[in-house]
Amino acid sequence: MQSSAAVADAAIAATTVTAAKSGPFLIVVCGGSASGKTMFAHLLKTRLNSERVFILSMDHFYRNFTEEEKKEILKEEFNFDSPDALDIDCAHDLIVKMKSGEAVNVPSYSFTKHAREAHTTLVPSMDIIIFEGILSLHDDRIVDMADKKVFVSADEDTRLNRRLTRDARERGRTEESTRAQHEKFVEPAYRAYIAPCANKLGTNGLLVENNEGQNLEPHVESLAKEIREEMKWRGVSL
Ligand SMILES: Nc1ncnc2c1ncn2[C@@H]1O[C@H](COP(=O)(O)OP(=O)(O)O)[C@@H](O)[C@H]1O
Ligand SMILES: O=c1ccn([C@@H]2O[C@H](COP(=O)(O)O)[C@@H](O)[C@H]2O)c(=O)[nH]1
Repeated sequence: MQSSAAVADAAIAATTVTAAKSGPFLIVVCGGSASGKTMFAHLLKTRLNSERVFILSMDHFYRNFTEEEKKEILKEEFNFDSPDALDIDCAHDLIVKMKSGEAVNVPSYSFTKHAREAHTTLVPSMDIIIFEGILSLHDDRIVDMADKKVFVSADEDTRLNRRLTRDARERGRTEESTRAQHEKFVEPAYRAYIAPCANKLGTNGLLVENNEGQNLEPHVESLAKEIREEMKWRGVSL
């Protein structure tokens, strides 16, 4: 039979786990540019079918660039794939607030102007936050806050081909400039900073292969089921 002290310790431990697991559920989705992170995040939001799911894109956290950096951007000599290009502290602080149930103002970034927009978006308290970005698992403070970590993996050719199409259509880029940027900055940064983040998934993380012809839906479906069960346990029905 357990002593009353052991029973009390177990009760305290259970309370601590509950407290740590309460609050909004944070899913962090990492992977190379054009691997399919945004697509994965939107499919998951659709599958969860709740107004209280918010996709927080790391793309909104590019820094304000200095005059010198703006000159480099114009010459296409700026490295947007280095962790230094992003205000990761700002992303971290915002996620801390969202995890504690606060409303936040999310910054906005323009890919065509390569600059922060003047406006921010007010986001109310959410039940589920999906944080997606090339370096979303780079900062260990964010890794530690994640309830679920996902790495979307695609081979280099697939990522480049998807990016060529997307950046021409949505980001005003030419094929030549996208190819040059890929070779000089995107792929080296993928190898140096992004691919190693797959090692941070841990036992409960999800590695999703998303090459040509592969389907994200089965992964999304099983993850949505897992999240629903977890949220039910937290007293939130989706
Ligand atoms: N499995 C897939 N099959 C076909 N196209 C895909 C697939 N996954 C992603 N894409 C397309 O590739 C492009 C890049 O995907 P996206 O989700 O925007 O990448 P990321 O957010 O990782 O940069 C988009 O046009 C998207 O529709
Ligand atoms: O002004 C900019 C800012 C970023 N980029 C590129 O964007 C990708 C990251 O976004 P994904 O949506 O994950 O593709 C990164 O590889 C940067 O190179 C840019 O070209 N211009």
